[in-house]
Amino acid sequence: MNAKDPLQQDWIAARGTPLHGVLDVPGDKSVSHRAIMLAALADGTSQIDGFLEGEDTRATAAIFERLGVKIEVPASRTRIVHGVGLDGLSAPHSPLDCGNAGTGMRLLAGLFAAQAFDSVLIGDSSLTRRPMRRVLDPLSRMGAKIAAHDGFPPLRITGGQELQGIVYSSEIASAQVKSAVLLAGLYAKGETRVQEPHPTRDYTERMLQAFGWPVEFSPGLVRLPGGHRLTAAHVSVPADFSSAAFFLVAASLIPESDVTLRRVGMNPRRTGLLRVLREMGAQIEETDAGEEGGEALADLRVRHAPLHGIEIPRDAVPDMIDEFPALFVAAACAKGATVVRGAAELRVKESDRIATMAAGLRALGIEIEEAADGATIHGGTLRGGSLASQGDHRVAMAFAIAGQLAEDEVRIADVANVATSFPAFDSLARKSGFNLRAA
Ligand SMILES: O=C(O)C1=C[C@@H](OP(=O)(O)O)[C@@H](O)[C@H](O)C1
Ligand SMILES: C=C(OP(=O)(O)O)C(=O)O
Repeated sequence: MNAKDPLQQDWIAARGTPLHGVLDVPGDKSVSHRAIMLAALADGTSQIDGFLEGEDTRATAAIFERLGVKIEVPASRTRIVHGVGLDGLSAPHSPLDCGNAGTGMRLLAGLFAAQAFDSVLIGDSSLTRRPMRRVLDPLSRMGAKIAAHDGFPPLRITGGQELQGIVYSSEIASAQVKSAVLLAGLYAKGETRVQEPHPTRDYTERMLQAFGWPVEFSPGLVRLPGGHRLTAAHVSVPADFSSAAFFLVAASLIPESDVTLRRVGMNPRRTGLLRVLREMGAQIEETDAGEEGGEALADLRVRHAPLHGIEIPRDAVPDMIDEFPALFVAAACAKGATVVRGAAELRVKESDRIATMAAGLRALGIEIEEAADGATIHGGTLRGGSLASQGDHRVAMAFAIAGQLAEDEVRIADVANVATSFPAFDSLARKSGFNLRAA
């Protein structure tokens, strides 16, 4: 039943040269998923520029093609989406494969809960272990009928339900939960309201507005009225801060490095790592700040600087939730201890990122104490070794950085999933000075 997992592929990472260059990292994953979804449901033809050519976002596009949406690819990173309107999707004849993408599955659960047809959402072995109750609970309160395996995928969605708007106070700070509820709210009677314990990325809200839906929002609060339509729009996807993050950390750590990352998305709900790295002593300059399609952008110039351990402010955690694998490597190379708490969500990502990072760093000689909601990482000297990424794209890329600083080669197992979010990471990393090769 589960979608196929990629074939095993390993990397060997070793000391390279100082990092240099002006780098373009690929388009934002969160924005790319949402752009396909809203464009598919809009009236008219939308263009998406800067689309992430990653496996996660391509899986979302392929699902809409299966449902009858015509999507043209005039050039790499561009999509022309012929929207079918809110009620124009056709019924699928077999399960819809979200691949490795939690974002894909959770947002689509909200969207498909409101369709006239039944659907089944499946994913790979990692996604099949991701908790879905967080979206199933609010969606069932709206009137959705979704069956799962004890709260885990596959999700069997029974269509034809009349949904009601709700007021939902989410216990976890999750943009995926918020977005699932809002996307169901597009079809619900009355107003849908979501309140968050800490504000999370607001791309769904911003993009709904860009597609003409009169949504009102402020940090931590969204009100979405029912009964409107989406109108085609032009979406410019910024470079993904989470992909840029690997170079921010690597160039900070590797002596004599000087790297500029171009046109990076600077949504404040994404840039927590910037704040934290600066507190640790990093030298990162924002130049050429601007805006495109309503999203803040900047070029980021990062130069090597010695880092010291800090206590990560709890209020920065949701703003850097995908950056912890890279942060753990920065902490391992910093002077003193770095303390992470309030980050229990890391345990339910593509892997248990606290356990996976702790095991890998220990294999490289770093002292690290795990807590239920974080870890204390003692900076030290990285030695070589072999470690598992558990098929987690961000863990694999974080350990590729560790290899640049270790005394001996680092072998990283199971890296094929890097293609889900950052397909050309290895070649861009090599171009900048990494020593990284397929094993
Ligand atoms: O909404 C999104 O696009 C995402 C939200 C975050 O997940 P949570 O909502 O589970 O925090 C993040 O980890 C994920 O990579 C992308
Ligand atoms: C958690 C992530 O993504 P998703 O939830 O979409 O699988 C990620 O990209 O780090």
